[in-house]
Amino acid sequence: MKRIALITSGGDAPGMNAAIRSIVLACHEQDIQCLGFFHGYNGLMHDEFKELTVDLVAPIIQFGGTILKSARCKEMHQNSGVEQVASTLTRHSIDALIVVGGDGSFRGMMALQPYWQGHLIGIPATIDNDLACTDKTIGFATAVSTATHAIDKIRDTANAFERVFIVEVMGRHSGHIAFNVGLATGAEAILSFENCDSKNLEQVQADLINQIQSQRQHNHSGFVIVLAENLWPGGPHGLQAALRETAHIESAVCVLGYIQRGGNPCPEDRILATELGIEAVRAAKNRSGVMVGKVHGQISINCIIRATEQSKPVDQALRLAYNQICQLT
Ligand SMILES: Nc1ncnc2c1ncn2[C@@H]1O[C@H](COP(=O)(O)OP(=O)(O)O)[C@@H](O)[C@H]1O
Ligand SMILES: O=P(O)(O)OC[C@H]1O[C@](O)(COP(=O)(O)O)[C@@H](O)[C@@H]1O
Repeated sequence: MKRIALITSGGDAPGMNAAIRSIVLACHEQDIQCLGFFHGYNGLMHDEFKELTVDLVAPIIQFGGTILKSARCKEMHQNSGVEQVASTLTRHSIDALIVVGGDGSFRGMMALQPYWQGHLIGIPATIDNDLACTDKTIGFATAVSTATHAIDKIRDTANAFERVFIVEVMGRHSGHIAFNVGLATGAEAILSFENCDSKNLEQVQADLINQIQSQRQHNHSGFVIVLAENLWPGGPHGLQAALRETAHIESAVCVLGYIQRGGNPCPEDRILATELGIEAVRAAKNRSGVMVGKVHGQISINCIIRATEQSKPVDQALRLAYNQICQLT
């Protein structure tokens, strides 16, 4: 194997730079040239790249975002776009493409498979943690930590003003961030896809109102609701209006948004990214169509189809812990 191409794609995640660094260092050690293409699949489409050297990546492990930039690329949904990417890879005599990204980016790899003979390797990186075949994706631990610290601060105002707060967290359609952050901050309520029937939100709302009213009778602290994005019609403001209109409950809304995606990666993400980067280069020699992950503390290499198609539910133990805590408080 002489030449590897590398992209970061989809939502940026803290730890992507650590993965880039590790891949480049592993390539250097094995005399493999590493070309970094910019802006996800767009860079492969438009031949926008730079050779990645040890000097270039040496100081980046601690930084969020990605030095290769990231993007979403509409053209990849059409055969002509995929063919263009394949032709760039062929023109540069690339032996393997490593994609650092989420499930969408891996679907891009699957689309590329029929058009390109080189080896395709995925490294899971998304704050949402919604990829199977790995306990955690790169960026998730940092996002949980960032959101936890943010809600700790919100909690001070919630308590001081005895106010209900609705805090929206990211996760697209999965509740990994919501549940982990909700438990870590001692949120009074977690509203996410896994514990709310989206077809019966009226019941969810009625239960929530009961919970708020009964807490009000017993103590005078704040009430923090962690709400998963895309769950409630009209988002957190929709829920805020519903609480006001049905039960005269006033609340404050805080959307954590992109704060969760940025910032320096925590040690766990740096270490995970470093390990997966090294393993990805090793796998690139003789495997293709696989994602390198970590399951129960061990490196695990699985087919990208399985990683993207299989669902990864929020840990049952977390949900049980939340239910138990709710009963005790
Ligand atoms: N079904 C698909 N076929 C081809 N390419 C895809 C597909 N889904 C996603 N991609 C490519 O991967 C990019 C990133 O996917 P996206 O879902 O936005 O982020 P993530 O990889 O973080 O899940 C998309 O912009 C697109 O270029
Ligand atoms: O950057 P955009 O296009 O606003 O996308 C927002 C989405 O990206 C994320 O931050 C990360 O998702 P992906 O890693 O799957 O791209 C989601 O939590 C959120 O729903």
